[in-house]
Amino acid sequence: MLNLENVNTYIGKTKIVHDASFSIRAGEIVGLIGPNGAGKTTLMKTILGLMKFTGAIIMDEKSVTENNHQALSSVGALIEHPAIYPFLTGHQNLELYAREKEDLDSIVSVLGMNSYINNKSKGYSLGMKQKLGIAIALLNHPKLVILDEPMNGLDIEATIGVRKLIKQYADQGTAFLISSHVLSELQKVMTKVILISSGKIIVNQEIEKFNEISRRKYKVITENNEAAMRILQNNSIAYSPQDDYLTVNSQDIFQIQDELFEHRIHLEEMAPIEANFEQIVVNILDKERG
Ligand SMILES: Nc1ncnc2c1ncn2[C@@H]1O[C@H](COP(=O)(O)OP(=O)(O)OP(=O)(O)O)[C@@H](O)[C@H]1O
Repeated sequence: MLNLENVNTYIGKTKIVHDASFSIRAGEIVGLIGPNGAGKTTLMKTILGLMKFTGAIIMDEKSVTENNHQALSSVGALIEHPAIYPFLTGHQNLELYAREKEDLDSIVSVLGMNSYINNKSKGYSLGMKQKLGIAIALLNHPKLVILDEPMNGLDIEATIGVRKLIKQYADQGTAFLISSHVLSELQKVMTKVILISSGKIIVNQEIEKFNEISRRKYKVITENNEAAMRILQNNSIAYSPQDDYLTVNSQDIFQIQDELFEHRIHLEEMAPIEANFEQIVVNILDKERG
């Protein structure tokens, strides 16, 4: 559905996005994560034809260019501040874009906007404006929805409502590209992760594959960890000593058991360490920065 091939984005003469290539298929929910200034917003704006870029962006077999946005007719987006007319009510703002009344009413209802949807939007709070922006992005059942930090300013109920809508739309085939710093929130919905750092995509993986990384380390406790470390060292097996245990790589666990057995050192515990999502992201970024 969406294909990026070797996309480079420039602001002035500075290259911000470096050689980005990836694709998004119908129904996928892609989490775009990365540190501040990594290039997430710039990448999203590039897909929307709002930046100077080289390479190819193809949406539904049509090319997106800076001057031709026709390919984007089935794309909804919320980037930075929602584009809202302050002297119109929320409902009137939505009516400007909506093709079906039922679609509009259902989004307003799931997002819990009924009590203020007929008030002028200039009086809306940050979260109310954000919800209106999300509602605009979701109108008319787009094929792709791009959301930059959608949960900004949303309360718990609204966050749950947005999550529900995202899943519901994805089940019906809408694809999502969502950036967020709230990883725990993204984790609840995303099916794929794209990790960007200094404008470069360093991870582009299905969420199941990505989660496997968390099971690549094992915790080992023996009756004599000092002696165990000497044995591992002598056999060139990688380990890292912690307070009262060692961490080792999962591919070495059988060799480690054999060596310890041979040297008559009893194993007290050997179990996979479940790293959390945040920790994995931090580790990958640390490694990338050398
Ligand atoms: N208008 C601009 N002029 C010059 N440089 C810019 C401009 N907008 C963004 N940049 C630079 O582009 C880089 C990427 O910025 P971008 O806003 O895309 O990052 P981001 O990943 O969305 O960050 P954040 O998580 O903080 O929102 C940064 O180094 C930023 O300084």
